[in-house]
Amino acid sequence: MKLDLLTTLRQQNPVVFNIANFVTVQDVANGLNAVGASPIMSAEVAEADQMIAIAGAVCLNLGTLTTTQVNQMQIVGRLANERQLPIVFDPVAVGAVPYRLQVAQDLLATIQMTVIRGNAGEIAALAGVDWQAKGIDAGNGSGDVVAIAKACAQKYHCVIVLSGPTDVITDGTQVAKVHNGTELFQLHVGSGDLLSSIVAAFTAVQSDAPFDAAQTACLVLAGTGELVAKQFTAPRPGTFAADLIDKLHLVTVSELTEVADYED
Ligand SMILES: Nc1ncnc2c1ncn2[C@@H]1O[C@H](COP(=O)(O)OP(=O)(O)OP(=O)(O)O)[C@@H](O)[C@H]1O
Ligand SMILES: Cc1ncsc1CCO
Ligand SMILES: [Mg+2]
Repeated sequence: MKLDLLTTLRQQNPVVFNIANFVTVQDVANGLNAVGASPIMSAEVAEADQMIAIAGAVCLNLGTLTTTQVNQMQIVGRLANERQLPIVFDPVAVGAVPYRLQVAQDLLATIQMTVIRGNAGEIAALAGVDWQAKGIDAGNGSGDVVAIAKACAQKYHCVIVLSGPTDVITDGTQVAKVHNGTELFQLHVGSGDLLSSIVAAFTAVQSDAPFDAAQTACLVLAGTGELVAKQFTAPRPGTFAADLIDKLHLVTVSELTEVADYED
């Protein structure tokens, strides 16, 4: 586990270009800023090449897709691949909405993603495994999440982050797990969107090792959330969201080292 990448991230302050969803866009921008990256959002295809020119990584989020936005993703994805810029893909709700699964599969057919980050329902759908996903949530499915994540990584030749109570990170061969977190993440819509963009930020500073970058990103977000939740005597999702932003800015490598609970 390369927690020192957090220090590198804060020194380099990489630009993360997000095609975001309109539900959580501000949380994602503030979360990226707080942790030490430089967020920029764009919905305009005409500036795609100029955005790619200034970005250290790209995050494509399917959350509130439109035909125009999917076309933008195709163009941004192609440009990022040409420049060998890392791309993180968040396939929001592909386990619950077949239209989205088709859109995701079309994007994956033409764009080489660096990392796909989704919950169990989303990663199972991409892997072609049955799972009872529910809307944007993982739902009540059951199965071997490590086997599902590995199958998805092998299918799309990329790193998979399957998030949940335990985050599973795999490149299809190596597997790491991050056990940190808090149930409060599930009460705050957009925790997963933020994780995907933080993964992108870490791939920007470790583009030759996205498996390492993804693990560190998972530990930074889940560990920080756990540190925040420890201060609470009752579940307060609104306060959690605000405190999470504060703590993403303040958290130190040594605090995270102390709380870290992972297998790699
Ligand atoms: N029950 C849980 N216990 C601990 N941590 C959790 C739990 N569920 C999710 N997390 C953490 O929440 C973060 C977001 O993961 P999650 O799987 O909830 O994404 P998601 O379903 O895409 O969320 P969203 O749709 O709200 O963006 C991860 O850091 C994960 O470790
Ligand atoms: C609630 C919701 N609907 C589409 S995207 C989104 C935010 C979680 O990804
Ligand atoms: Mg999600």
